[in-house]
Amino acid sequence: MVGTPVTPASKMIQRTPSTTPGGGTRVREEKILVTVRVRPLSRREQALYDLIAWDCPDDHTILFKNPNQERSATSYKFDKVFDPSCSTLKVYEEGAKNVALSALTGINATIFAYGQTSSGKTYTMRGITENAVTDIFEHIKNVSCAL
Ligand SMILES: Nc1ncnc2c1ncn2[C@@H]1O[C@H](COP(=O)(O)OP(=O)(O)OP(=O)(O)O)[C@@H](O)[C@H]1O
Repeated sequence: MVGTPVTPASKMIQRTPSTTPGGGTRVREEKILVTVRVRPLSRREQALYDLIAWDCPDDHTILFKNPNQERSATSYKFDKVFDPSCSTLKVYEEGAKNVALSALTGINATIFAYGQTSSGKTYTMRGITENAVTDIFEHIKNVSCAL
């Protein structure tokens, strides 16, 4: 019998004002997790002496490196931040795997990438899809072997 798809269990998150503009600091149910991946500079960008504009001081914060020293740096909080050294496997394991594999228990979930052109959406989503497919087929193999 096919189970009725449900949405993922909600999570209690304490949001800061910078994460949710106008949202205040009250605790509320969140079913959307937002992660940020900062990609490394491309060869072309390095050749042009471009600089990465963002620092990732911890796993949840990005900090705009303001070239204009008159203003203080601006930081934003997210559910998870992946710095330019993070592998796609780490992004998958820590940022997408649980959501992707929730399909195996009949839970409906969506993973999508949003960002400006060349920010790495295709690169990241391709890696996430490849890893998710590998895990799903591994699960199918294990389940069918156990039958
Ligand atoms: N984390 C990363 N490490 C190394 N290279 C990356 C990374 N992310 C993206 N790139 C490279 O940066 C370039 C742009 O990435 P990608 O095509 O994924 O961007 P996009 O956001 O899908 O762009 P568009 O919106 O124009 O389709 C590609 O050459 C890709 O290989």
